[in-house]
Amino acid sequence: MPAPSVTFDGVSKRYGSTAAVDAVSLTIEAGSFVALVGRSGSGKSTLLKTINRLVEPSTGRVLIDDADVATGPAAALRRRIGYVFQHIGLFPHMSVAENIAIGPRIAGDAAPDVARLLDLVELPREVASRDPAALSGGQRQRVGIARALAPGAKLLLMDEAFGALDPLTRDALGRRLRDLHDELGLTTILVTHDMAEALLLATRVVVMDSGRVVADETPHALLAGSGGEQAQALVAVPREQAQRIAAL
Ligand SMILES: Nc1ncnc2c1ncn2[C@@H]1O[C@H](COP(=O)(O)OP(=O)(O)OP(=O)(O)O)[C@@H](O)[C@H]1O
Repeated sequence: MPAPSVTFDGVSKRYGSTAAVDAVSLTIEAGSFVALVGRSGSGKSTLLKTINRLVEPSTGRVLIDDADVATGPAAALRRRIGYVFQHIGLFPHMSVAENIAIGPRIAGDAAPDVARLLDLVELPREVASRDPAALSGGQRQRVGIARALAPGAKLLLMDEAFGALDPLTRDALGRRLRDLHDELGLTTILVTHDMAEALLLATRVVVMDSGRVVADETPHALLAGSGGEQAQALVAVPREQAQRIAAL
């Protein structure tokens, strides 16, 4: 199964008088790694969730390849989409292996190769029999990624999935995610607050502000000064931090 493209076609989501997402039209090419960045409340998570229908747009359509996600049951759609969020919510009464296999089990599909999935996320195979409570936060997020990939999903949505991790673990897991993206030939969409993470991992960085897309650039173009004022304000943060550290 090849990685799919994702198209937002005039997508808006209103909550009362708030436009969480405001007329977004954007195509994410098959096989790309896109970071969605922007201030808190800019609409990143809401836009991401229109893909797997955790949020239904007020207007507009979302297409995976050429198919409208609104067609057919949401459960069938979600089985084809890996989704990892900050507090991943592993089932506490199930072992790591059972957690990883839950998607295919519910769907009545063949059991996934748990050992291979643990290898992919660089967890020792012996954690398969453990309870989630006996794992660190970083290990739990790795299990979350393994669970998201278990049904063979080629589209991976990551919503601040590394938000609660220490910087070293976050960096290691980010690199592993990028390698997995390349090895498995995925389309990956990563919501992050961290512009440095976006620049280092993504092939394309989409900047949101007040529900709108205000920049859509490659990391190189952003670093060369493209993307406008809001994008450059975000790029300035890690750049100035690096300069201040170098000057210590
Ligand atoms: N279920 C909801 N009901 C009402 N308002 C909502 C709901 N979900 C989101 N919003 C509002 O929509 C706007 C966008 O929220 P969203 O969570 O998409 O932003 P975000 O960029 O992902 O923020 P953060 O980085 O803090 O997670 C915010 O003003 C938020 O308060």
